[in-house]
Parts: sequence; C-alpha cells; structure tokens
Amino acid sequence: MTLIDDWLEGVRCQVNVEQHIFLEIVVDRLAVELGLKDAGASHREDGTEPLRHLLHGPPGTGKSHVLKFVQELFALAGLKKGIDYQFVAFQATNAADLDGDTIHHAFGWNTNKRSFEQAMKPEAAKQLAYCRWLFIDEISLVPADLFAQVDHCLREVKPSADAWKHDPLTGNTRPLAGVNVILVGDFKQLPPPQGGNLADVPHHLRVGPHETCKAPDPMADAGRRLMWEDIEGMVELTDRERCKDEWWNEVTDELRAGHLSENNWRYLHGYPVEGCKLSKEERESRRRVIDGPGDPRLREARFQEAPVIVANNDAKYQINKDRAKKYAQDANAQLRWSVAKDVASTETLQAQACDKERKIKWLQYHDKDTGNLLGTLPLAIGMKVALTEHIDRSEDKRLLRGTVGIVHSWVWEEGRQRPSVVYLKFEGAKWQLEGVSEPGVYPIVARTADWWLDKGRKVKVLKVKRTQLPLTPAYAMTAHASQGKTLVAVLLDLNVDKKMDPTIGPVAATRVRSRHDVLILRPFPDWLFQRTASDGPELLLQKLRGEVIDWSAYREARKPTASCQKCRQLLPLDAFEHKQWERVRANNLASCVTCWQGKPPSHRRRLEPDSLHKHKCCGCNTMKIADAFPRAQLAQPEADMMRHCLKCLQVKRAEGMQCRKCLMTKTPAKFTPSMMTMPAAGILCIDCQGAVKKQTNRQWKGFFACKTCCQIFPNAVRMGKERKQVCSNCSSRETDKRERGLQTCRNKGCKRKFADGCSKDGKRQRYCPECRAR
Ligand SMILES: Nc1ncnc2c1ncn2[C@@H]1O[C@H](COP(=O)(O)OP(=O)(O)OP(=O)(O)O)[C@@H](O)[C@H]1O
Repeated sequence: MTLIDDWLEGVRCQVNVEQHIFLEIVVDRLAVELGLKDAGASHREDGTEPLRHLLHGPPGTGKSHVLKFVQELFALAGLKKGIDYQFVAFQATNAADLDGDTIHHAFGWNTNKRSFEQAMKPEAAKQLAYCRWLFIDEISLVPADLFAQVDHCLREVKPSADAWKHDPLTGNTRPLAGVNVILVGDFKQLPPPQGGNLADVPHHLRVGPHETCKAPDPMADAGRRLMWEDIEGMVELTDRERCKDEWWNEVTDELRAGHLSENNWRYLHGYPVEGCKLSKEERESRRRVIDGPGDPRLREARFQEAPVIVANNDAKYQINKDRAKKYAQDANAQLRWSVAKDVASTETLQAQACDKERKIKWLQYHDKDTGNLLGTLPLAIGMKVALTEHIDRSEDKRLLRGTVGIVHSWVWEEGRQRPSVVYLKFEGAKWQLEGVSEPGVYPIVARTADWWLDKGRKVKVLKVKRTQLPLTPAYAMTAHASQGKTLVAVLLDLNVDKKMDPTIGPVAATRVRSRHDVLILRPFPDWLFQRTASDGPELLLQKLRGEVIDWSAYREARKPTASCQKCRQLLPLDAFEHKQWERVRANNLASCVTCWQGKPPSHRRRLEPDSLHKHKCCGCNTMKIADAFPRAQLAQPEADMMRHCLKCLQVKRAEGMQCRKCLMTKTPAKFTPSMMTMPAAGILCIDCQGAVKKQTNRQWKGFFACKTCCQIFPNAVRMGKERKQVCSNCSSRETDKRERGLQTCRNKGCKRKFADGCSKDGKRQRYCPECRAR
C-alpha cells in the first residue's frame, strides 16, 4: 500500500461516499502517472488515457470542498501548484475561494479580448508547458469560446516531446493536449453572460447530419464540441452538505427545475394554503417574504450584515450606497465620500464641453462604465468593502477582485477629495505586512483607469482617465458573484425582470444553510420560477451518464418536419410560410416557400417566440415546441393531459377513428384529413357530415359549420363567438386579435399598427406613415 492509498483511506471520514469516489478516480490516475501503478491495473477502462472528467452536482453538494482534498493530495505527492497543476476559475472571487487563479491570468491573456489570435504572456506559456493537471471550478460560468481557447493554447504550448500530448495509436494530438482536465460545477446554475453556454447542444447535433448551414459562432461551437465529445466521464454528487433543511432544499429544487409549486410559493409569502396541517410555528418559519422595512426579522444580527443578492449591477450599485449610509448611521461612524478625479483626453475636450457640471454627471455613472472605479465612494471605519481590482496575487494573500475586507483606518489629508491610503483588514488572514500593527491589514491606494464616453462604438475615441480607490461597499452582490459561495445569511430580491435567466433564483437561494438565514425583500410572481431553462444541461448529463439520446427525436421536437406537396421533400417548419405550416398543423397538404413563391427564399422564416414555447406530448412524453402540435390539440379542454403531437396522432389514428355521431370506428379514409388532428370529442365522419348538412338548421343541435374551413363539427371543438364560429383547427391568434381597419407596418423594426389607407395610385399602403416619411 502506497502513501497516497493510505491518505485515501484516511480522508474517508471527512468526505461523503460520492466525494470519495471522485478522490479514488484522481488517486488512480495519479498513481498511474507517477508509475506507482500499471496502466492495465487502473480502475478506468483505458488506463493509458489522460483523465477528462466532470464533477457535477447541485449547489452545496461539496464540489469545491472536495477540491481542497485534491490540493492536499497533490502536496503529499510532491506536485507543485502552478507548475504541475493549476486550479482556475472564470470569476476572480471563485478563484480566490479556491486558492487558485483566474483562467485569464493562468493563461496569460488580456481580459478584454477573446480570439484564437490572442497571444499568451511568455511566463504563463512556460508554466503551462509543464502542467499535468488542470482543475476548472464553476464550469457553468466558463464561456464556450474561452474553453475552445484553453484547448487551443494547451496544444500550442505543450512541447511535442510531451509524453501525453499525442495518442500513440493514431499519432494525433489528444484533446486538451493530453492534460488531465477536471471540470467542476453545475450546468444548471448560471450560464456565462456572453461567449456561449458550454452545455448548449453543439451545432452538428442540433441541426443534424444533412444540414449544411454553418454554426453561428464557430469558436463557441468548438468549445461545446470539446465538452460534449472529449469529456469522458462524470461523478455526480447528490448529498446536500451545505443545507440540511429539508423544506428549504425542496423549495430550491423546485426553483432549479423551474416548477415552483403554488403551495410553496404561498408558504414563502405567508398566504393561506388549502388543506395545510402544519403547525403555526412551522408555517411562520416558512414565511420568508418580509412585511416591509419594519419587519422585526430585519433587525436580527445576521441580517444586519447580510448581503443583498440582486439580478443586475444597477440594483447592486444603488443598494450598496444606501446601505453604506445606513451602516454609518447605525454604527455612529463618520461617513466620508471619496470623490473620483476625471481627466478628459484631448479628443474628448475637442468633442464636448467637459465643465464642472458635466463632470458631476460623470460621477453618477455606473462603475461598470467607468473602469470599475466608483464616482463617489462612501467610506466609514468598520464598513465592509470589496476590491474592484486584483490587488495582490501572491500565494499567501490572494487579494483578487471581489475579496471583502473591513475599513480599518485611513490617511485623509485636510481638504483632499480622496484619502491617500485606506487600510483594509481581511478577517482570518495569517500574513502581516512589515510596519503594520496587525495581521491581515493591507494598504489600498488610488488607481487610475481609462474609460470611454463612447463605449458602445467600434473604435472608441472619447477617453477619460479616472483616479479613485479600487473599492466598493460590499452590502450587495449580483447572483453571478454569489455563485459558489456559502454565506451566513442573505437578503434576496426574487422579483427579477422576466428576461433574466430563471436560474438566478436557485443560485441566490442556495447560498445558505437553512431557511432561517434567508429573507426575501419583496413579493414575487410564481410564474417567474415556473419557466424551464434550456434543455442542453440535462442532455449533456444524460450523455455523460452513458444514456442513449435519440437525436433525431430531439431535432423533431425542436423543429418538426413535413413533406411539401409539390417537391415531395421532407422539410423543417421554417421552410414553410406561416399559413402553409398552419395547413400542416391541420393535417392538410402544404407547399414549401420555394414551391409556393416559385423561387428559393432569401432567408429562413424566423419563428415567433410563442410558437417556440414547449409542451409535453402525452403520446411520446417528449417536450416539443407548440408548432409541433395541431392547434386543435392545444386548444382542447385539459390539454395538459390530452394533447398529442402531429407524429403521434398520425400513428395513433392510422388504425381507425371513432365518429362522435354514428359512434362507429372507421379508417382515416372515411374522414376529412383535418379530422386527424381534432380532439376525440370533435371527430365526425364524412357520411355524418353530409347527413348533418342535409338537415334543416333547427335540427343542427350539437353541431356547427366552421366559418373558415366550412366543415361540420360537433360543438365540443367550437371556438369563437356566435357569428364567428371556427373549429379549433382553424382558430388562430390572429383571427381573434385582428382589429378592423388597422394593419401592421411591414417594416420589421417597426411593426406599428396604422389605419388602412391607399396611396394616390390606389394601391394598398404597406408601411406606416412614419416609415414612409423616412
Ligand atoms: N463531506 C462534507 N462534510 C462536511 N461538510 C461538507 C462536506 N462537503 C461539503 N461540506 C460543506 O458544505 C458547504 C458547501 O460546500 P461547497 O461550497 O464545496 O459546495 P459546492 O457544491 O461547491 O456549492 P456551489 O455549487 O454553490 O459552488 C461548505 O461549507 C463545505 O465545507
């Protein structure tokens, strides 16, 4: 038994079973590489291949926790951090928590640019040339294009002589240049704000082998391909270690799945729940939405210091300022404002007046627009502040962006707008600087950064230099910044914009150990957290678990196909015009755009967001977009339990359909084609349709004639008002909503409604008066 085997046995009591399985895999690979074990004796199928694994699990299952043991193991094995192995994360705060580095710094890249041409700093390239292990934490936040760049750079810097770079059988360079890469995170948490989500389905799987169109972002697609094809295995952690509160775990699981139940939503708000048998105390403990600023729970010590987790930077900026003022008031400390100094460049001075008034306006700009330096920074002794820049990357200190400290003291000369130095105290730090009285105290001085007034332009010209302390009050943080953290208590704002990713909710709510550590600052609508996120993460996990995925069914669910009556080709829905696809949805023959217009379309039809909304088919149990279902199936009563997609209906009804009038089961040939898509209660055979037609109007009781398709149906599928009766096949959004005398402007960017009118030559106007005037 080797030393590392002993170590593995020793840590068994400090990690759970699943975490131990992961450590066993790492130990196994390490033993093979160190020559302590023969590759043939490895537990893995192919012991000679480098390890490319994913450590996945919901929030608080101890993914980062287990990485600390890996660091311990590597130190024991004599591996050097930064040379033999690297622990990296995309966000500086996650890197600091891990005692690691940011991906950008480890790879020596500039943070502003992302391209294959971006040159690495020579020192970073030298270090990576020896690297055998790369651990990337919070992988869901890593942009797909950046991951492709990681692969590209590793291939570049690894020397050809590296024993692991090439596959000895094929001679090809291995993915990620043969480095052992462990990705750690949860793809059901927040995706990166830009650069593409790694868990999204790669282009070739999404469009299928017969499509020739290129991926919209080839670099992001390269990253996704690497993730989907070259990461070979996964260890899934499921035991919640951070939070043992069962009810709170149930709520966060519901938020995560996008199915917040009505009962739990009502409990959170303190609304009555029908049939609730819980004790008064239990119900009260479930009420997490506060009554208002006067709620006594806000005065509890843990919530006085708790950060507010918000969706975006604007809210963070405002809350930080307000709470800094409140802190100074409550602590009876003097609040002083450090005012930034802005110096406009010559180009800016030539372009606009940079007088006092303008500069005061600049001070109110968001720090994200002003080089991460606040215009006015509130400061009080004892106040919590966070760094907005990396201050000290040294191994023992790791004072990276986002690290929180407390204002210890400052040197502020009379009449100056900024202190010359602010001393911050970092709790728990063991280091002590020379000439400083206490451990963990670090001097922060003002920095200068450039920002641009014309930030949105391709070539920025209007530069301003800002000097300010790289600090911000630390009373609020975005959900992105909170990901990966364990916090004592949090205040949440869940009433987010509907355009925000719904995963904001579960990420923010899972930072604490129990429901008692959370307060929600205002009521929120339940539907915000009843929206499912993209299906990519679940499919990726299925693939890594080794489950078989039916990709053609996946494609059919996203983009149903139909054959064109003229060219007889099987084409996706965006190859048909809207009206023609509506015919497909009613099981009628339809023509593709090319055959309909007589020439190929200049572009594919863009689908309406409503038609992309997914529904579950009760036949094949697959989530499919609305356009994959006949309108009649979506419009029927209790559609959730009854609806069937076009494909399932065709299979189901091929054998026979029962007529509602004569109650006989007949072959589909005895019905008009559109009867195939009707709910069972709306089916009438051709003979019975004829029989009803022959009756006088008074005897039509129970039946009606559709005003659009003129067929006779049982009343069960009647839609619309008295004089506009249509069948549920023909009912469409537009029919009901169209307003008489108004038409929509054809300009795609406008789409304004305007009163019908004709031009002087008698032709109907296509554009609204504003667009015509332009
Ligand atoms: N086996 C364990 N025994 C005791 N405590 C544990 C164990 N595993 C994790 N923890 C504790 O649970 C908390 C959450 O762990 P950790 O931050 O590693 O979770 P995570 O899966 O990385 O969460 P997130 O997805 O939010 O980043 C930490 O305080 C950690 O110390």
